[in-house]
Amino acid sequence: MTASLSSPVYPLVTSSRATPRVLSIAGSDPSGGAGIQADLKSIAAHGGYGMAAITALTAQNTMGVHAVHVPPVEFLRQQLDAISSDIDIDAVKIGMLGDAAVIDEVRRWLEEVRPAVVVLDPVMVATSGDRLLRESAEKALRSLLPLADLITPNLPELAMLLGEPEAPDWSSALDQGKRLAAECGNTVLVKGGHLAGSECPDALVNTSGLLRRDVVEIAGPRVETQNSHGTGCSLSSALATVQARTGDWEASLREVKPWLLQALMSSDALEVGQGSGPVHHFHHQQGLKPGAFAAALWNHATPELEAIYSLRFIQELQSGSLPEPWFNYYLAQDAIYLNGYSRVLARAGALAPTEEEQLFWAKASQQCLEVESELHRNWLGSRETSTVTGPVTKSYVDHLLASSASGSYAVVLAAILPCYWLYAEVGQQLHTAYVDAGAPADHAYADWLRTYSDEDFAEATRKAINFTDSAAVGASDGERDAMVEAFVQSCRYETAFFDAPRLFA
Ligand SMILES: Nc1ncnc2c1ncn2[C@@H]1O[C@H](COP(=O)(O)OP(=O)(O)OP(=O)(O)O)[C@@H](O)[C@H]1O
Ligand SMILES: Cc1ncc(CO)c(N)n1
Repeated sequence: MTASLSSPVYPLVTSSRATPRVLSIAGSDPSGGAGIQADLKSIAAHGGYGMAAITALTAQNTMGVHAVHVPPVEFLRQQLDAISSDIDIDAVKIGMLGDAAVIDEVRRWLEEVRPAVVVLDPVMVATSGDRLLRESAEKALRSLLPLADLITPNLPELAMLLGEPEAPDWSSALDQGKRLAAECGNTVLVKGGHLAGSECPDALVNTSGLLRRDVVEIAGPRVETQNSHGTGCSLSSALATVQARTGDWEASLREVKPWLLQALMSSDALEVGQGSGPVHHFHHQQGLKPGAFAAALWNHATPELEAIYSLRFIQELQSGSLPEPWFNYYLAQDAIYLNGYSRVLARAGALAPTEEEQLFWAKASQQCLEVESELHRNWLGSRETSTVTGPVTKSYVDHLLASSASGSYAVVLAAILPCYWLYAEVGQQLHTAYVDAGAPADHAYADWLRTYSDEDFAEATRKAINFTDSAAVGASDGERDAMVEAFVQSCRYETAFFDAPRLFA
């Protein structure tokens, strides 16, 4: 077989849309956790443009279904035609259908329109146990299965579609999945939501070679929550959306399952209803609370602080027994470091989003140079020191300069912060210990320890923490990860800096 260059038989890149247009054909849940309401949230959460043709109206909440109203089927057809006569549909998700007349109408429409991706969630019974499909319609539903690319039954639905008893365990559920896939000629998602135990696996099953293997299982933990209202709806519409983008069921499930896990884990925060509540579709867009990011950074810093306190340099600086060449090395390297640090503070000023922050960093940059000159004037002039940049000083300054080259204000601040925060913390600790020991005047490093109690520096540190925290609130997930990385590296260099005299003096 030859393929012409202009129209490849097997295109290497499948056509995919950045914002897939996804239609949910399903029932309405006015409490917002299941049905079309869940579908639209789920589609939007995955970057799709959501549309909805309503098959049935339910009166339900998190406790149960009070009533079901199925409007005339002609009106459903009018909704479907209104959409397909105007809009290209990239994927369809089918949920609650109600009765056989609705199923027949949807089948006729599907046969005419032939959407590229069809996910069928064979909704029969709500989480609360109430029926959402007439028993007499079960046969009609079976006839719809071959028109779907993916079927997503839960364990009772899987059994019903096969006319078998419900699978007692996961391996028999997978066998049932294989039988249904073979029968319908499409892919079945076997869902572990109804299993007992601490695991909640899902598996894609296709026996015709479409997948990497006949059964592609994706493991997952079970979340201890009663908030599972609408998990099936949310999962199937998310899969339809992501599939329109990836064209790969396994990749789609690998993207959607961790999202659903987080949505279940964050469900308590919604505080919706007294029964089986909804999942949090937009958990990933929750804004950070003020102070939360700084607190998380501090958790990263605490092991480093412990390491600092256990260093010989710090213990002997505190007791006064520190060898003088070590102290001299430390001071000389500090002067070199401050010169580089000053440049990075100036860069923070250049990137600052407000004038207040710009001024703060510009002043900090200037003060840093003043401290550097003071070190030379008052401390280094009379001591024997080398002006060669040590390896830790070089690496630390290079790390700061690289962070500032990222161009992200948030990342620069995260890299800058440990020098304030850890130094303020260690300085406070050393000064307090010195004062507690009666501030002995014959302590070899008394003059130096006294410099550590500086309220202006403590105040500047508080401001630096707050600016970093605010920058994180407005940052993207990726930028926040880079902030943590930059902060953690700087913390490590702080420790290494105090330990450098032992190694290099
Ligand atoms: N407690 C849980 N912890 C983790 N994942 C879960 C939990 N409950 C359900 N899931 C996941 O949710 C999805 C839906 O599974 P489930 O078997 O509950 O479907 P369903 O019964 O059709 O859902 P619905 O509750 O909407 O009727 C699956 O991916 C399943 O693994
Ligand atoms: C409308 C509707 N569709 C599906 C379900 C299944 O969760 C539900 N409870 N309500």
